[in-house]
Amino acid sequence: MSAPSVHGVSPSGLATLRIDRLGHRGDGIADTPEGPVFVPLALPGEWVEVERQGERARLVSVIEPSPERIDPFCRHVGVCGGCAFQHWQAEPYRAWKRGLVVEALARVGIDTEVAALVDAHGEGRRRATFHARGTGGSAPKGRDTLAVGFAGWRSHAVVAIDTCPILAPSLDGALPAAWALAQALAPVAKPLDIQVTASETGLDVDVRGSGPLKPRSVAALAELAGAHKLARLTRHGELVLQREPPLLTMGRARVPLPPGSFLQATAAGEATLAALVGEATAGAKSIADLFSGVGTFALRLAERARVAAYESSAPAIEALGRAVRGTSGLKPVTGEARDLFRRPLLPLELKAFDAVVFDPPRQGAEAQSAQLAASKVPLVVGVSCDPVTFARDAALLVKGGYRLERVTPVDQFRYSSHVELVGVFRR
Ligand SMILES: C[S@@+](CC[C@H](N)C(=O)[O-])C[C@H]1O[C@@H](n2cnc3c(N)ncnc32)[C@H](O)[C@@H]1O
Repeated sequence: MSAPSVHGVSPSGLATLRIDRLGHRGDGIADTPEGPVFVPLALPGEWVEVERQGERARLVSVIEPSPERIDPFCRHVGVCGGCAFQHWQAEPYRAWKRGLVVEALARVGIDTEVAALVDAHGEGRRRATFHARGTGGSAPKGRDTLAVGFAGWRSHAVVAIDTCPILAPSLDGALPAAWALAQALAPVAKPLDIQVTASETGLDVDVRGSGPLKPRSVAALAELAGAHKLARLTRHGELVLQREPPLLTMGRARVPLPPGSFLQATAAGEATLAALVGEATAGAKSIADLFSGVGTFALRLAERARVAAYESSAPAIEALGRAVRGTSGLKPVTGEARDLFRRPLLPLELKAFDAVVFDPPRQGAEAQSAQLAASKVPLVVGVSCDPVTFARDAALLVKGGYRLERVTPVDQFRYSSHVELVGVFRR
C-alpha cells in the first residue's frame, strides 16, 4: 500500500499518523496540528493506523514500516507492557539510548565524552514483579479465573502470561510459582504484586496486597513453597516461611538478601557497573559508597580499600555487615543507615575520603551533590538509572569545580527505555 501524505481519519474511524520522533519513554510521537500524539510501539518515519484517545493512541497496524522494524521474538508484545523495543533493530535502538544520555547532559550545558552503550542484558533479568488479578477470562487455558503476568500498555489491566523470554534462566519456575501463589491467595477485590528474585539458594518471593494470611493459607503456601522450591516467602517483607536463606555472591562475599531490597536487574548489569566503578576508583585507599544498598560496590571495593557505606535501609546495612563478617581478607568496612536526602554527608565528613561513589534512586542525589560540590574530594563516581536527574546533579558538581571526564551508558534493561550510566568527576 502506498503511504498516505497527510494525517487523517479512515472510514473505520481509525486515524492515520506519520511518526516523527521518539519520546524519552520510547513512544512514537506524531506531531499533528493539534499537538503531539503518543503511539507506543511505533518507529520514526512510519505511517501507522491508530485508535486515538486524546493525545494517546493504540497502534492498530503499520501501513508503511520503518526499514529498522524487525519481528518481536515474544508473542506477548503489543499487549504486555513489559517491553517497548523488541520491534527495533539493535543498532538504532542502541544509538537512541546513548542519545538519551548525551541529550540530558547537553540540556544542562555539559559536553563530555559519552562512550558507546555497554550491553548488560547478559542472561536476562533476575528479578520480576508479576501482578495477579481475578478475571472474567483471557488467561491461559485452565486458569480462567485468574490473570497473572505484567501490566498492559499504560494500563492497570493484567496481561496473563506463562512465559517471558527476557527473564534469566535462574528465574525459570518463577511464573509457575506466581500462578500457584495467586491461585492459593485468590485475589478478588485487590490485585497482588508478586516479586520474585533469583537467589543462589532458590527463588525469593515477596507478596504484596494479599491482606493478613489465615492459618489455612499459610499451610497451603508452605506446601507450595516446597513444590516450587522457593527459598523464602515474605508478605510485605515479613517472613512467612524460609526453606533456605536467600544468598547472592558479590565479589568474594556472600550476601544474605533482605526481602525486597534493591538489586541490579541483571547479573551482567551488576558486574558491568561494579567493574566501571572499580576501574574509576583504582588507587583510592579510602572510599565512601553512598546509597550503597547491600554492598554491591562496597564489598568489591573493600577487597583493596577501606570503605564507608551509607544507605537509608537499615536491613540493607545489616546484610552488608553480615556479608563483611563472613568474608576474610577484606579491608575495614563501616556501614551507617542514614537518609542522604535529609542528612547528606557534609564537606567535613567527606574529608576522610579520596574517592566517593554515589548511586541514588531515580530522584537523584541533589542534596548530596550540593555537599560534594563544596567538598575537596578529588574523585567522585556517579552511578545513575536516570540521565535527567544525573545531569541535574552533575551540573551542581561542575559548578563546584569538578570536571565530568567521561560517561559510560549501560544497557541493563534491554528492550525498555531505561538506561543506566557511570560518570567520573575529578577536581
Ligand atoms: C539505585 S539503588 C543502588 C544500591 C546499590 N548501590 C546497588 O548497586 O545495589 C539506590 C539505593 O538508595 C537507597 N536510598 C533510597 N533513598 C535513600 C535516601 N534518602 N538516603 C539513602 N539511601 C537511599 C535505596 O534503598 C537503594 O538501596
